[in-house]
Amino acid sequence: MRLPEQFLNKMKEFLQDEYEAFLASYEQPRVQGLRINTLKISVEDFLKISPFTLEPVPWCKEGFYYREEDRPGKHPYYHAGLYYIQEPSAMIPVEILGAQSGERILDVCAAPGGKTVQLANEMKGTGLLVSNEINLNRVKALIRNIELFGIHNAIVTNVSAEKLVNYFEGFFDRILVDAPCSGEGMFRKDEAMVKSWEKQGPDYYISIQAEILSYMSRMLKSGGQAVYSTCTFSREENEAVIEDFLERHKAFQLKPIEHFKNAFGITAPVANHSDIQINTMRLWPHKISGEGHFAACLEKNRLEKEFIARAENNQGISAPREFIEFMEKNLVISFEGPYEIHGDQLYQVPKGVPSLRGLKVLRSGLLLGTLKKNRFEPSQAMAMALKKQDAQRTVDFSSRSQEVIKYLKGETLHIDGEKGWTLVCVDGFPLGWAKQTENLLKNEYPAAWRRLD
Ligand SMILES: C[S@@+](CC[C@H](N)C(=O)[O-])C[C@H]1O[C@@H](n2cnc3c(N)ncnc32)[C@H](O)[C@@H]1O
Repeated sequence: MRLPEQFLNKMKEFLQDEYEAFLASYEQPRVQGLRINTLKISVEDFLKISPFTLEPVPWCKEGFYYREEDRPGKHPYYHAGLYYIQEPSAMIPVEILGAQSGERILDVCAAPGGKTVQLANEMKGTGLLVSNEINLNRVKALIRNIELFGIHNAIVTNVSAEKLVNYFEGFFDRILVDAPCSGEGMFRKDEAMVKSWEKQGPDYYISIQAEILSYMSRMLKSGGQAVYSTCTFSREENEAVIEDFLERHKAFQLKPIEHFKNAFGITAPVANHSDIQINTMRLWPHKISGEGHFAACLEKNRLEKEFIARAENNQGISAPREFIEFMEKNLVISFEGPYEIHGDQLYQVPKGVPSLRGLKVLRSGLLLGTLKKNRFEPSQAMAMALKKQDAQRTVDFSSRSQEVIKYLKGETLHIDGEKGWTLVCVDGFPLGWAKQTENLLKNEYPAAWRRLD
């Protein structure tokens, strides 16, 4: 594989004795991982039904290596949101952040959403998750993943970190800054990254990384924690960014990443600052089974006085009549408020959100559906947030059946059943909606989600 000469020279100087082993790792095939979505199924239960050959990822108990020929991205369980396909070393930043139930968490650079989904898993459907992505194209994948994985406590914003500060000063318990970077750890996974590095290498990203971190410092509450992570190897984008941040932000210190230290080896052989060398983490592709990552955990001192954004006691609107009728006719549970309407779209809003007036918000929580003239149409996001037993009418296909593939391709199925909205499932896990008529199951699977092959 062709690697930029400038990159190789820098790595040689950086890694010294380890350089040859590092270089040899590029001759190895890339490793593939998936992480089980515990909002839908426990690790134990997934392992009982898993059609794949899986090996555990040592630093993430929900994470597993899979074999390329298993192609889990094509399996109906992927469409049921049972797992996220994620490069194994990318699973580490969220593990380090240690999100807890009920907390307020910000994912500043969130698309396509691997770490947002992992954060939502750790929060167990409680608290408030704000997932932000500056790039409008990338934010679409983020929204799709939030919906596919059945997350209902996330707000999705599409702004720069700077804009967020106006709304969330001192607000968050934890913040993840999975920063844009030169992507040196992506070369084996995606050769296009080599070209992109040649166009925009480490120097391009340093000021962006420093800027995002400095906005993070204002949004974290006192005593809160943040993780800074990249998938690149350059010291300038990792240890040096942290060193510069700590010099400018005296209220912060590095929190040692204790529990991974002995098991996986932290190596930053040439950091200038010994504290940074000891207390940050590097996963190297020649030492672990993964493409490589850097992570640092930053803790904000407890300050005596601090501005804290107030969570609004958002009463929202009362449930629209059409929505109440929909729930009575089609569900055995009810979605509690607060609700909000944006255009004709009805949302269930997480509790404890401050006023976001003027902010570009693309999802204000769980999109329940659309209010049409005198009726309510449920969303795909609602289907994915339900359990099979929550719906009055269901059709459950086996993951090995032809029907499930037909449904995922958007085809109408010839099936008799009770008239009305029907939740289509695979082996008991919801995939989406259909409308049953006397002998037809009319497909309501969104065109943008359909399987094409
Ligand atoms: C490493 S990727 C994030 C990956 C994501 N955390 C995940 O696990 O799927 C970095 C993201 O930061 C976004 N980004 C770039 N510049 C930014 C900025 N100034 N503020 C916020 N996000 C930015 C990029 O568009 C990109 O989607």
